[in-house]
Amino acid sequence: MKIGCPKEIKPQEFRVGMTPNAVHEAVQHGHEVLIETGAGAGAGFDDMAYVAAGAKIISTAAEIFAAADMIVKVKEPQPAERKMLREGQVLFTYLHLAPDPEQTRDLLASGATCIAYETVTDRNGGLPLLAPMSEVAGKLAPQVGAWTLQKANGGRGVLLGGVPGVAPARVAVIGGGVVGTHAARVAAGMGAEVTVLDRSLVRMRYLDDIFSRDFKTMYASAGNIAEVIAEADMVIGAVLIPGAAAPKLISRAQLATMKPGAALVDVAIDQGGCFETSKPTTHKDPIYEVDGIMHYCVANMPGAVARTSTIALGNATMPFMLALADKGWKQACADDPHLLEGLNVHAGKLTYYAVGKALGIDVVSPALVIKG
Ligand SMILES: NC(=O)C1=CN([C@@H]2O[C@H](COP(=O)(O)OP(=O)(O)OC[C@H]3O[C@@H](n4cnc5c(N)ncnc54)[C@H](O)[C@@H]3O)[C@@H](O)[C@H]2O)C=CC1
Ligand SMILES: CC(=O)C(=O)O
Ligand SMILES: [Mg+2]
Repeated sequence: MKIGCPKEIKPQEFRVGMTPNAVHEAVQHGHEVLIETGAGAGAGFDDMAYVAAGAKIISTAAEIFAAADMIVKVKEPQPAERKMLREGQVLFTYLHLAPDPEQTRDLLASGATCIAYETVTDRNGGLPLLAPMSEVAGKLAPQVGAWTLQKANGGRGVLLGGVPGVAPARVAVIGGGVVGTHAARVAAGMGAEVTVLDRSLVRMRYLDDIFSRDFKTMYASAGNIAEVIAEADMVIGAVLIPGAAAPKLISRAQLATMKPGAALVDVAIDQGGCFETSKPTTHKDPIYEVDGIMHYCVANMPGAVARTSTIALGNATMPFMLALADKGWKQACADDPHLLEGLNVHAGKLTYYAVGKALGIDVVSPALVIKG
């Protein structure tokens, strides 16, 4: 199979879909890999590293999209990339379709087979292709939130860990999954007083067993959220219902109950955001203010640490990328129900229920699609 990896074109996105190690393995499996010139530069991989791994360097994305049987990327395809997709081609990348009707419409129109990293599952109920980027974004969240809290950035002017004689900041983390746990650990490590709110009692039992010395847990009822955010200097949004639009857990009216200059870091923004006032921002212009509350809502946070993130993502995607290339998407998905969970779009049909529900579009069962 011909596997194509174009340079990412989302603003300030420096990750790349394939590492030289991934290329090497794909070539060992008998595949041809086409890498756009400069695709890995932002992550510290130059063209020569890809050539040494066995790739062909191609000068434009258009040539890659025209030639490849499968496109491997990081971010959801941008409008110019969507125009280059075609029927029969496989797209393997993050999609986040539930909050994105335009992208969904274009992918359906393309006729391509689109497998979303963020909905591939594992046997423990986890999301193995989302987890590495959630680990990164979770660890970054208190760091960017601490920066947002600085006075010159519009924040409260509060130091996360306090100093002797001055109490530390209070951080609330809503959603105690991969993002939330990593965020809570780092915020606690920086000296903040941290509370994690979740709706899963099983998850909170686990967190309490392991981390009870570092942070508290609380059930994420509307009443508890209201109580905690009124006292918080920083709130990190980290909830997820896989594939679905994020539930809105803090309303605009509630901002008035918060401390002026408090920071909201909405990591869940790629699924539409879990605060009513969230809207996607970029690394270049990451924060904005609503009713005196600072918002940080960058939808590709791991792009800020592109090298770490590219390697971590590449480790996770490699076995799935190889299965898709070796067997073809249909057989690979038939053999692995967890990979089949990643199928969001095929030949003009939506195949993921939570996306269909969010966007009001009919869905065809993925199990039927692979039989057809
Ligand atoms: N902005 C960015 O750059 C990035 C964003 N993300 C996003 O971060 C979000 C979280 O991802 P993960 O931690 O991997 O998900 P996860 O599935 O590991 O954790 C989500 C947690 O949210 C909890 N939850 C669901 N509904 C809730 C509610 N109403 N109230 C409280 N808790 C609730 C679940 O019980 C679960 O523990 C996702 O939207 C993901 O796409 C991930 C990586 C990068
Ligand atoms: C998960 C995701 O959207 C990202 O890593 O950018
Ligand atoms: Mg994202």
